[in-house]
Order: sequence, then structure tokens, then C-alpha cells
Amino acid sequence: MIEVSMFQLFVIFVIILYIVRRPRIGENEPPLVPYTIPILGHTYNYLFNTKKFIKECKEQYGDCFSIYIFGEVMTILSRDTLTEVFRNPDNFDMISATKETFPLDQLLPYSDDKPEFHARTAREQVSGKLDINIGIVQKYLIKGIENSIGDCNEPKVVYNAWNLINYIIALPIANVLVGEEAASHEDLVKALGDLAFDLGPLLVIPPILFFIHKKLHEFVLTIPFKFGWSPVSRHRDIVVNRLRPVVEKRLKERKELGDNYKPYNDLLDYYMSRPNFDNTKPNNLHFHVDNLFSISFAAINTTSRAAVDALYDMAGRPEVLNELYEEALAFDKECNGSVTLADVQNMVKLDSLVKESLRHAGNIINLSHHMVSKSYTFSNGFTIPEGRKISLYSDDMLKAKENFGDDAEEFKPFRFVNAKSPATKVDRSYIVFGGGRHACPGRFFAINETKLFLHKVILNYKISTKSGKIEDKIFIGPLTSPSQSGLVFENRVKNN
Ligand code: HEM
Repeated sequence: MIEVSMFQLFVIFVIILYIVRRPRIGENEPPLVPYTIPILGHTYNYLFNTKKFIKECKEQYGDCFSIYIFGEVMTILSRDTLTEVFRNPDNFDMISATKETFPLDQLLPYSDDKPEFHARTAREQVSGKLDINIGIVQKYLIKGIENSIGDCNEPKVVYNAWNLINYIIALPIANVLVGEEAASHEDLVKALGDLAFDLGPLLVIPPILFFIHKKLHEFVLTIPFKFGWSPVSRHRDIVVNRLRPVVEKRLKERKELGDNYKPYNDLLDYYMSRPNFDNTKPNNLHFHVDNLFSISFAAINTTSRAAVDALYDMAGRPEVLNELYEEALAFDKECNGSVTLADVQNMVKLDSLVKESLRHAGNIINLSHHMVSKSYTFSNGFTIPEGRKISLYSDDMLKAKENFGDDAEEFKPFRFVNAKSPATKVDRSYIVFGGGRHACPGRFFAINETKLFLHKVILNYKISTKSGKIEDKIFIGPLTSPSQSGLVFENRVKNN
């Protein structure tokens, strides 16, 4: 009898894998960058040497090329080909590409509302109501700063600043989403704020099981869900429990007041006015809470990231902070401590700093999409087949000399002061909020909350890095995370 050792089995498995997963490139496709190690392809360089590797690929193969990672071909797009993705939303789908590594529908199983619903909600109910809600945002930013940073008579050093800032940013957002009564509960604010931190790691787990089969990654990731555990369940329980009494109270008010009921300006009240709101149905509140989670996931972590990056960018540059302090003081004097939305929008130096900071977020490649038509031919003549995953070489686009000048690579905090190009403005090259039909609908809220947060912090504290240097971000594969080096807060009033 022939005996087969484990090693022989492994070799047979690898050979089959090699044959099955071999990249097949059709005619007229963007060039596939050559690689030496079969099966692994460019995976190592993609994960551990992204910046240099992708830059060299672009120099050699142009704006549009393919690499072979995790057992599949991925086409990397920059400049004109990147712009085409935003201009042709019917051909490129981000949701399906995201779901491969991040099973959002299984994490939020109660809601079957479509992404368009959340986009409209963010645009109309969150960004669209910012002028009404700016007072709430201001009130809770001040409260969050007092509670979380507080008195820094003695310099206070914060190491994981993103966590701290995330709670401050989450507080006003929670108030805007569910109203002041429900958001008075700290556990609810934490549940909404921490959601993305708890789910975020799923997004950055390298999908090594893709080497065997695409579906295997999702299958393994979601095994715990099948046994009733998911990273969302704990958060959902907290939010449902806190919202239930508020919902019942509002339903009672609606019944008693009839046409005289004065709607609250929060998202919860909007959900309650939808025809599919029915508190008598089991799990109906769970349905709306999962919708709330979709918005919180998109809103909180992203905004706090913008805020903490900008803080580090200022902290490493004392001369910039001084200039921003002068601007902040002038606005503060004029409005006696209570700024309006127009004031926030008119803080041009702060706006420029935030925009420059977002431009330097440092993510090399992101916003993967699937090409979902039969085939797609770019204006440069290259064609990609149905199902091809594409990713955007964002860092290259955001540092394009044609759009930002010869010094595009430099961090120039006041680059946009006279450019009539606010941080919310999406254009061909400034793609931090995506572009086209799906451009981020929450960006007006995000930028204004970030600016208002920074305005209050700049007025209250001198901020510096513990090292006295400009701190670098941390690379996680092609993506970045804020620095975790010490950030020092010192009371301003006393030290000036
Ligand atoms: C600085 C903070 C933020 C950044 C950097 C950011 C970035 C982005 C990006 C890159 C996209 C994809 C756009 C595309 O596909 O072209 C997006 C989509 C989206 N964002 Fe934001 N976002 C931020 C804040 C917010 C906030 C505060 C909200 C909610 C109030 C929000 C809600 C959404 C929604 C609902 C979408 C999906 C839009 C669609 O598919 O049509 N975002 N965001």
C-alpha cells in the first residue's frame, strides 16, 4: 500500500492551489507587475513595504497596473483612471468589495435598509441639520473636553489620544443622533463611539484565507456570530435598553399632542416618523438601532481620526499653533464664546489646517471596489473584466503636483487659506471624501465638528508633542493609524 505523508499532501495541495489561483490576464488589460514567489505574489510587499512598492510600480508601469495579492489580481488606479471610478458609480461597487473582508450585513442583521437610505439620512438629517444643531454640538464638545481633558494646570500627557478624542467627538454626535435625554447615558455614548473601534480590526485582518477560497475568510470570521456572539451585540443591548424608555415617552407625547407634537431635531425622531417604525413589532427597535449603528460607524471614528490627526499636526509645529490661536482668539472675542456655524466656516486658517491634515492622512491604497459590468475600458484604452477588484492609489492622487503644486508632498498648514477651496469641497484630486454620486454625505458635519473641537482646544490649551518633534503615523499595511506618542496638554490661560 502506498503511504502518503503529511508533507506529500501539503505539496499536492500547494500545486493544486498554484494551478487554480494562477492569475489569468486578458488582452488589453493593465500590465501585471511581475513577481517571483508563486501563490504569494506581491502580498508581502503589499503588506510590509506598501509605500515604496506601489510608488515603484507606478513609476515603472504608469497610472494603472495590476498586482497579485491574497490569491487574486487587484488593479491599482491613480490619476485619470481613479477619477473614472467616481464618475461611473454604476460600473464600480464599493459595498460588495467591502463585504468580502467586512461582513456588515451579518454584523447588523436586523436592518435591511439600503446604503442609499443611510446616505440620504446622513445628508438630510445630519449634515443638513447642522445649522439647527450647532448649539448642541458646541455644548457637548465643551462638556466632553472638560470631562476628558479637563484642568491641565500641570501638563497632562496623553498617549492613546485617538481613544480620548473619540469619546469627545462621539458625545455631540450621540446627542444629534438620539437626542439629549438618551445621550445623557455615558454607556450609550460609549457604545456608539466604541463600535467602530471594536469592528475596525475586522477591516485590517489580512484575508490570508483568500489564498484558498474567497468565501473562507468570511466563513471563519462569522463562525462566532452563528453561536450568538458578535462584536455588535453588547453595544446593541445597551442602546436598545437606553432608547426604549425615550421612544415610549415620545410615542406618548405624539399621541397626547397630536398635530401639536413638536418633533425633536435628532435622527431618532426621524426614524420614528418613518412608516416602518412600529414599536409593537418584535425587534422593530433593533431594526432602527442597526440603522443608527450604520451611521455611527461611518460618522464617529472617521471624524475623531480627522480631529486627532490635526491635533498631532499642530502639536509638532508650535508656530502653526500660535497662528491658529490668534485666529481662534479673534473669533472668540467677536462671538463672546458662543460661535455660530457661519463663524466656524469663516475660520479659514483652521479650515486649511484640517484640509491639509486630511490630505496627509497617509493611507496609500484604499476604497476598494468591484467592477460589476461585463467589462470596463478606461479612457487610456486598458480594459478590466467583470468582478475585478480595483483599489485607489489615494496617496498619489492627494499629492499630485498638477493639483497641489510643486510642493505637493510638503505639509503646508495654510496652503488653502486663499484658495477658495474649503475642506468640505470634493474635487478631482482632493478625494479624502471619495467623489461623484457616493461622495461622503456627512462631510459638512464632520469638518465643522472637527473645526469646532479644535477651536475650543486651541483656546484652552497649549498642545505639544512630548518628543518636541513632528510625530509620524503608524502604518498597518497600506493604511495608517494616528501616532500613539505622547501629546501634552497645558492650560493656556495660566501659561500665557
Ligand atoms: C472626516 C470624517 C469622514 C471621512 C474622512 C469620511 C470619508 C468617507 C469616504 C471616503 C466615503 C466613500 C465615498 C465614495 O464612495 O466615494 C464616505 C462615505 C460615506 N460617509 Fe463619510 N466620512 C467622514 C464622516 C462621515 C460622517 C460624519 C457621516 C455621517 C454623518 C458619514 C457618512 C457617510 C455615508 C452614509 C457614506 C456612504 C455614502 C454613499 O454610499 O453614497 N461620513 N465617507
